[in-house]
Amino acid sequence: MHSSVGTEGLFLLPNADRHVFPAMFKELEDIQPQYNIESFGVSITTMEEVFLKVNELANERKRLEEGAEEAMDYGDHNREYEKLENARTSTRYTGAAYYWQHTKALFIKRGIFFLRKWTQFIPQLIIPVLYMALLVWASGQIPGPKEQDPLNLDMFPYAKGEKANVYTLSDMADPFKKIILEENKDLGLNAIITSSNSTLMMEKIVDDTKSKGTRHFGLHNPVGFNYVTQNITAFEETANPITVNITFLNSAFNNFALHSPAVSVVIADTFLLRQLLEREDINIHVVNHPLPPTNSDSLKNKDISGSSAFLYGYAVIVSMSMVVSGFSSFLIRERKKKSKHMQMMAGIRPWLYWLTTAVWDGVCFLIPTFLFILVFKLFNIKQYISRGESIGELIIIMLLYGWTAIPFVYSFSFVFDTAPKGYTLIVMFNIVTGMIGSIAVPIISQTANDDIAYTWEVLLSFVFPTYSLANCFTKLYNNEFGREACESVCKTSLFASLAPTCCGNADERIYTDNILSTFNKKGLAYAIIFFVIQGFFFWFTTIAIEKNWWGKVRGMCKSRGKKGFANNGFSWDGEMETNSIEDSDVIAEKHKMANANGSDATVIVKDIKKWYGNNNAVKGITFHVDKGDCFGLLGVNGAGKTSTFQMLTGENDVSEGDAFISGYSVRTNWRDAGERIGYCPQYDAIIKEMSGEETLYMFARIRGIHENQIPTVVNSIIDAIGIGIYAKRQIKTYSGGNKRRLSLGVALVGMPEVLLLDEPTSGVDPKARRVIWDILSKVRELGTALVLTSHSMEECEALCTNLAIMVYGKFKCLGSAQHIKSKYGEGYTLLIRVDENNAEKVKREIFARFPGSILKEQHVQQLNFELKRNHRQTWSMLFDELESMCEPFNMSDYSLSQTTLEQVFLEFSREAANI
Ligand SMILES: Nc1ncnc2c1ncn2[C@@H]1O[C@H](COP(=O)(O)OP(=O)(O)OP(=O)(O)O)[C@@H](O)[C@H]1O
Repeated sequence: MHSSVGTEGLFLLPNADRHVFPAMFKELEDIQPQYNIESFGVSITTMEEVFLKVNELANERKRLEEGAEEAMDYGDHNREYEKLENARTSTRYTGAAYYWQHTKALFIKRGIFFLRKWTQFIPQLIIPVLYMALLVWASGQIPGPKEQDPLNLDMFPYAKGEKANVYTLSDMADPFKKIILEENKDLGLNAIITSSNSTLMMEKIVDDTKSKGTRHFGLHNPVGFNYVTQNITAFEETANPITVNITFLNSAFNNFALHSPAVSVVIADTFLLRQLLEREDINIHVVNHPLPPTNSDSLKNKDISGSSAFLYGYAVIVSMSMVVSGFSSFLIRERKKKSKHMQMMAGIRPWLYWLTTAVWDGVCFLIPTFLFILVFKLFNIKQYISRGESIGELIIIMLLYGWTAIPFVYSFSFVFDTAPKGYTLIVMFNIVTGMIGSIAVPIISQTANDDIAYTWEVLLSFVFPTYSLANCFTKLYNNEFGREACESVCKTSLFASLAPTCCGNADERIYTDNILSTFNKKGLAYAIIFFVIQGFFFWFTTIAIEKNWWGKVRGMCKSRGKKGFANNGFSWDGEMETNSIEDSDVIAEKHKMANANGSDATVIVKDIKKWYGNNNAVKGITFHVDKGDCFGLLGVNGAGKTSTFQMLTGENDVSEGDAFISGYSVRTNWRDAGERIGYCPQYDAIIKEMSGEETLYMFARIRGIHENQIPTVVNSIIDAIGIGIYAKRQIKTYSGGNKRRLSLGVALVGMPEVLLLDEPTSGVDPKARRVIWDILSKVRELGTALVLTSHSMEECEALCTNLAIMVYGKFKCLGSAQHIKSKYGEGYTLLIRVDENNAEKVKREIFARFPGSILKEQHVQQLNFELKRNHRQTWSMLFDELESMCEPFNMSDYSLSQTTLEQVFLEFSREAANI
């Protein structure tokens, strides 16, 4: 006996004993009613089986030559399959411990990925910091305004081109000349223009002014001196007035000459000191320092602070965009690879998945955040780090940006199918939206006015978080710049009263003390509120997409519409429902399941339908699978197999009908249903940076298996699926066959009640395929209900107790493989080897003995006939006829087999194609 599947047994008959086949089949036909044998048939050993046999013999030799390790992969696994029993656990974590296991599994997964794929984090965590450092350094290289040299207050400016003059009385001329020339040695003093008394001197000045012109006179005649004697009347304590004669030294200056008052006073003071002290060596040197900045300096200064603030804003846009966009990569990969769905199916709750993701990404976000502050500290950007408050404000702004930008990236990540594309486009979106505002708002402010610019600033901050962040950085910088500049001004009470923009009240000042809570142009209160709102909004969006709320609402609306339409006898896509007569077994199954309770079988699928827009991919199929049975869904590409699976696994909504897994509806109680399913999807839904063992550990934790039992469970699965020597290697090094085995292993963790296998052996070599079949047979024996889809008839024959052929979303037939072959098989295939001389005679004889036969092919020595099926003709009669022809017609060899499942399948497909 070669194998047995459900109610079918497969026996290998030796070709050498072909002569006893008639008698053997006769006996079998005789005892058929007695032993309740429904049907039996004959097929020929396939080339694949021959290949496997040869391979097995070769490996036997290899095993002997190379030792045990390689043999593990190729050898017999029977003993190992027994260990699958250990993959089942009786107790599981519940409550908080269950969720803690999930949390642990999710964090370990992220940690492993981080360590193995650390290069991916360079553009996310390192380059942004280096970029920020480079721009901060560059901003420090912009030359600042230079302090002006002290300005000597002397006569030089007035002796340019034309020599200067000094007006004074004749008797004072010499001392003044001496003082002026001592102090200004190279001065080309033209003359001391003297006069004998003050009145005459004043007249001369007036005349000279008139003749030379006010401006010209003013630039070369800055100062003048004379004595004035006056009688001053004063009152003593007794109130008797006394008159005193006082001489004043008049120090005159020309107000066209800017420095003249100081120059005049200093010359006069020197004169008086020399007179009083009777010394000639006293000089007073006066300078003006510090000078107020020149207009060009003021402009330069404004540029510097403006361009630095812009540079930091720009740097933060690019750096932060790179940081947050990186969070999309892992999510896109995990979702697209279906690994996320597998984790959800195994028990991970969406809220926990997103919470752990956010915590992990949040911690990753903190790294560059604090490194940015370190960069500001290293390059001594005082505006950000000189006060504790400003560091605090900077941190609050960045954290709030994280709160907004991380869920924003999560929502956006659903749009993309590949991680590099997603990362690049999200980075670009963030940079472009950040830059648009940063460039546009200052332009609007210059071309229109500040109020319009502010309105745009608020609007753009509301829509684009990255612009808002850059704006916060710029404002924070300018605010601190203003505060610093004003600090020295306001120290002096004289200036304080003159500079309300620095020292006035909160409305007058150019800066604010509480930038985070100020609601006007100077503050960031709006930005803070927007960050909070945006954060909530993007979290809501993420959850809505995750839960497919929008799809559900649309689905509800559509299914209502479809039901109304379908009542008219038309399908939704406008086609008439085909009136092809349904197979009796399919109808019987529908009737049987119509009144079945959800828990009457392990899997019950009741008239389930799937619509993709107007495309009705699954048109109402019904079947059930009992414990320890295997149900196969056979169908060509696009028949609706995967759609059916996706509805059972919760990956896609059920449009109509329902399905029950161990009594739990996949429509209303998917979580409980999903936890009872082990799913092996069509594509390997695994994270290739993890090892096979790590992957199995992760799923064991997700299934809630007790920590101390996990090693036993995982090791037994590793042994059973035969990846022992690869278990600790990264999955990306695995061959296709080993990846499929691992996917199967993942589905087996905890030995769920139902195993859904979507083309479990696609792309696998014949040997690995047999290994997978063996595992599945063992799993079935252990009581798990299996549902599998396949393109391989052989696979279904080998594994399935029942199968259905699905065409365009409908079942064409249903039952065991032998039942379907017997019911739909049109005839037999007969291959005969003869020598060339007898070929014509044999042909004639076959046509005579088996009327209606067709010669399908003829090669040199081989004839290929299709014999028409005749219900009166039994297997024993057929073999009898053929055996009797062997000798007379010199037939060296022949083989007879019934119609294969493949032929039945092709017939259904052909029929469907002709509809
Ligand atoms: N997400 C989708 N949106 C729209 N149409 C879809 C979607 N998924 C599948 N379809 C369509 O539904 C039909 C059934 O597809 P499905 O993938 O279920 O078939 P299948 O039998 O599993 O094919 P295969 O063997 O190639 O996996 C096809 O016409 C397919 O184009």
